[in-house]
Order: sequence, then structure tokens, then C-alpha cells
Amino acid sequence: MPKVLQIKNLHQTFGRGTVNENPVLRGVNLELNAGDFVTIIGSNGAGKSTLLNSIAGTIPVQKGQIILNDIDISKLTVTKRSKNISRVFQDPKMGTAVRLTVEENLALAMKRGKRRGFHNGVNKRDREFFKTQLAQLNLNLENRLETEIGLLSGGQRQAITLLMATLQRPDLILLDEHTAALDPKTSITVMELTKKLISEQKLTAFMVTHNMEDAIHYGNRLVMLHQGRVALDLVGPEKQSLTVSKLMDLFQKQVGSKLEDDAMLLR
Ligand SMILES: Nc1ncnc2c1ncn2[C@@H]1O[C@H](COP(=O)(O)OP(=O)(O)OP(=O)(O)O)[C@@H](O)[C@H]1O
Repeated sequence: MPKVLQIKNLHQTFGRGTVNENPVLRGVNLELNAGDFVTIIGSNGAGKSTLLNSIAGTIPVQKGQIILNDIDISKLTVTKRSKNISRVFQDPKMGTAVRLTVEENLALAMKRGKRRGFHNGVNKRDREFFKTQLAQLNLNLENRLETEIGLLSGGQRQAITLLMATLQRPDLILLDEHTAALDPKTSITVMELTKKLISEQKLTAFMVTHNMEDAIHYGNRLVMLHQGRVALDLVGPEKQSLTVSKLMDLFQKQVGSKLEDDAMLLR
């Protein structure tokens, strides 16, 4: 199975050499196979976002290596990495240009990783393509191409952000609690859409979530971070048959202490 992502002995310490020194990642090792949809959980401060930031390049790698499709990207800039890695954030405002229309945003997404000119013109062919893409979201957005994206609801925007993140097939998609700011019903719609896009395009995905049920239900693999390391890595049948109580038991066996389930479920 080809490896899409390899994280080797990744260490990240904030405030090094100060009284606030905080070793957040303390030797993370992970390998993602092509098509892996990995959900990541861990209590507050476990280092989930730091891991995603390290992969995306927003935090420079202090020690260790991040390898994407056999290329060491540890020292590449965020922009260079964004050619192959796309990311969806918790805040629906983060992924889109709010003052631009839906079609202008989609046009920008088509240019991900390529040189962007000032001209974001959309021709008839693009428009037809965007319409078909939007229609598959089943949110009646195919007739809102000329609506400013800032006028849409959080859920509609997050659905479009997902579409934008996958329009140019990325080697890896990072989902950073991308449904956490949505109401429960919209969150399910966006999660189902996530699942659909990932499986249709056979994407390799990393999804951070605080929702244990989602972490168990979605994806083929579940990783739990604890004290800066991978405490659990469950895949295949072990992942498929998982329940919240089984997960708690496995954690206790592995780590030797009880999992603070309220710390995982609540923000
Ligand atoms: N840029 C930064 N500078 C200093 N400390 C940071 C920075 N980013 C994160 N931290 C600290 O690193 C630790 C891990 O944070 P991180 O956001 O990676 O955890 P998390 O698992 O995503 O947590 P949460 O579930 O609360 O989002 C926390 O103690 C946080 O305060």
C-alpha cells in the first residue's frame, strides 16, 4: 500500500527555554496509506491542532520529519504545501473570501497551487461545472452562484469550503473540527458530505474532532493522541466494531489511567 503521509518522530515544544516550556508533541509517528480516512481525538491540549499545523506548515517542524508522497516537506512553506494539502477549519469564515461570490470563490479554488492573477473571471464553462458540483451538495446552492459567500449560513459555507478543498484533488485533506461550530443537524449534513467527497475521490484524510461518536462512526481508522504521542491507532475491524465504552477501555489498558470522557466530549 503506497504511503501518502509519513510523520517521523515529530516533536514540537512551545516556549522552549522559558518557564512556560510546553512539549506538546513528543515523538509522534504515524503513516497514512492512500485512502486512509483517519479521525483524531484527544483531550484538550493533547496536540491535535499542533499536529495539523505542523503538517500544513503553519508551525515549523522543530524535530522530526513530515513526508508527503516520498517527499520531505518538513521545511516547505505553507503556500508550497497547499498545492498538495488542503484544509478546512472550524470557522466557516476561514476557508472562503466572504466578499466574493460563490462562483468567484470556486474559481479561486480551481487555481489552488497555481499562480493567481488578479482576474477571477468565470466563464460559461466554469459556471456549468460549478453548477454540477454544487448540485451534488443537495443544498440548493447551484442557483446561488452570484451570491456573496458571506451571506450564506455557516453550514452552506462549510459545504462550499469542503467542495473548494476537493475541487483540485488534494493528496491530503486536513479537517480541523470542521463541523464543531455548526448546529447538530447541519453538522450531520456536512459530515455526510465529507464522507461522500472523501470516498468518491478516494482521498486521504485527517479529521480532528471532539465528537467521539463522529470519530467512531466516520473513517476507517482512529488515532488518539495523549500527552504528545499516539496512544491508540485503531484500524479495520477493530475500528469498525468500536463503541465509546470500548474506546475508554482500550485507552485505560494502553495508558494505565482512566480517560476523562468529559474532557473529550465537552469543549
Ligand atoms: N502558537 C502557540 N504558542 C504557544 N502555545 C501553543 C500554541 N499553540 C498551541 N499551544 C499550546 O499547545 C498545547 C496544545 O494545543 P493544541 O491546540 O495543539 O491542542 P488540541 O489537542 O488541538 O486542543 P483542543 O482540543 O483544546 O483544540 C496547548 O497547551 C496550547 O495552549
